[in-house]
Amino acid sequence: MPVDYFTAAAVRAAEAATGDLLTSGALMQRAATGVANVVAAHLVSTGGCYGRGVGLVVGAGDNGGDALFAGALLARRGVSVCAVLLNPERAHPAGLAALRRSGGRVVERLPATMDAVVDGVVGIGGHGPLRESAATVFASVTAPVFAVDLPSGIDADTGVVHDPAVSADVTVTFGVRRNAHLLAAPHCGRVVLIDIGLGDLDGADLRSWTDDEVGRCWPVPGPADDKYTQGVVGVVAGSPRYPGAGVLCTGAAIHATSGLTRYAGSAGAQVLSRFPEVVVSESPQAAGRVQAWIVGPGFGVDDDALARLRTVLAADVPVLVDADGLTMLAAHPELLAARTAATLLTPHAGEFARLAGQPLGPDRLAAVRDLAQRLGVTVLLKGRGTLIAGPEPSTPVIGNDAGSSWAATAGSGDVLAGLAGALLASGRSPVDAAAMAARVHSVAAAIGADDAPLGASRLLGAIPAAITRLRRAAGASVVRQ
Ligand SMILES: NC(=O)C1=CN([C@@H]2O[C@H](COP(=O)(O)OP(=O)(O)OC[C@H]3O[C@@H](n4cnc5c(N)ncnc54)[C@H](OP(=O)(O)O)[C@@H]3O)[C@@H](O)[C@H]2O)[C@@H](O)CC1
Ligand SMILES: Nc1ncnc2c1ncn2[C@@H]1O[C@H](COP(=O)(O)OP(=O)(O)O)[C@@H](O)[C@H]1O
Ligand SMILES: [K+]
Repeated sequence: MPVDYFTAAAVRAAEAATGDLLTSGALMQRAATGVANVVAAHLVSTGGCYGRGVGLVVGAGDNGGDALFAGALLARRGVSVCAVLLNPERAHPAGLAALRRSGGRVVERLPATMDAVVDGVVGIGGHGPLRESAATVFASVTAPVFAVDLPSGIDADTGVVHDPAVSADVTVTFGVRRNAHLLAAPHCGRVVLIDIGLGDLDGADLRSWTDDEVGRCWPVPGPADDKYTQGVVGVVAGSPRYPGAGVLCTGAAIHATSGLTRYAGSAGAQVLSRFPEVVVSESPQAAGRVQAWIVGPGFGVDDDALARLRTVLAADVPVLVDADGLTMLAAHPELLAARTAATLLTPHAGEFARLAGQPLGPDRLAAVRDLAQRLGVTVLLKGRGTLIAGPEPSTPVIGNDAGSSWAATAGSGDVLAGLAGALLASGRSPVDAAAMAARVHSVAAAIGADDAPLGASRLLGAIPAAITRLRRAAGASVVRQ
């Protein structure tokens, strides 16, 4: 099952639909119990609850209410709980009373040594950066931070991380995940989802694939397959100045799927010396049949490159356009008009700005969705968080948080293009191919890096191990060929 993410409005509607559960305060009690249990588990795993110090930073809304009730539960377990009220007159009255009854204290500032700090400043009702009074409290916090619902200062729907904002070690959320948990994943830490009885929700805004789904869908040859039946991919990449892009892109395509990979361009000798199994030609016209093209990495933007881009986009097979191909496409959007098969564009932020005609801006989710709909194509926006939008407005955007930033290295985009293009040739839809490629790319980066910086060549070399890991996550039964 994919993991779904929702907007604050969808969360509020789901909460309202529970009726009595909301109005009786039962939802808040469940949420607070979840927060208390997660903090207590941390205390237990680091020496126990009794006598340990937990600080609450409490805002003016129900997010602060969650923190206060959670503090009351912790105080009853022998934890020394103190709360800074950012807006004392508006602190949740019942929550504050519960904290006081349990022996928790209200303080002006948190003690210097704490075992955990609970961020109950704002949740889905927040807007803009952390205000100064809250920022001052967090500036001196060194203990692990447990955010209630969302790290405060992060927008629930767009994941925009305002400055200042809380950076959490753990985020405890309720019912369903919010968009920000994926879009601002590096600031949320480990996200724990507490069931408060909202049930299953439809209409996700954002979705991510799990490792086992990627592994289950990964194409592998079956008994009746030969080198042609699995989808032949053609790579039109590299130039005399950047031959390496052709090598990396072709290498990733070879490692992604079995079958046959063609290379058409000026770096044929370099490609062959590294990968003798590739079928090389000078141009796409001379390449022979393919089921998908990859065009653009390290390609140049001269007339010859434009002519090749034109040829490839005129073909009636899926095409992935990357890098210099995108720069040329931005100047010649009419090349998309006559497309009959699917198109996948894979821009980084700069290429995205060229295609969109304006800078990416902070709301990456809205931007990628708008561009995909406007151009009628699938767009994969690169970065630590990859976002993939198809042209239909009704489908959720697919997101992938890389989990680390090791892939921020030259040439790693060429590798991504090779992966996604090979999957396109295998018959995966552009959205699925992009989602699967993004995940295997980030797993390969983690494996290849092994806690030290890596270059794109090592990323490429780690692709088989990454695919193995994802397929094993799917279980042995699907590994049958
Ligand atoms: N509904 C339910 O059933 C359940 C809800 N639950 C919980 O309730 C949370 C939502 O509560 P909520 O609606 O009260 O909003 P909330 O996030 O506390 O913030 C609003 C307050 O913050 C303030 N404020 C805004 N921005 C700010 C900033 N940058 N910096 C500082 N302050 C800022 C703003 O004040 P103002 O702008 O008016 O000064 C306003 O008063 C939700 O995230 C979950 O934790 C759970 O118990 C599960 C059941
Ligand atoms: N901070 C980051 N963390 C993880 N992955 C990243 C990060 N920045 C970029 N990436 C990934 O690395 C690749 C970079 O692609 P690109 O910018 O086209 O590089 P190049 O043109 O050098 O190949 C993309 O797959 C992108 O998603
Ligand atoms: K919070």
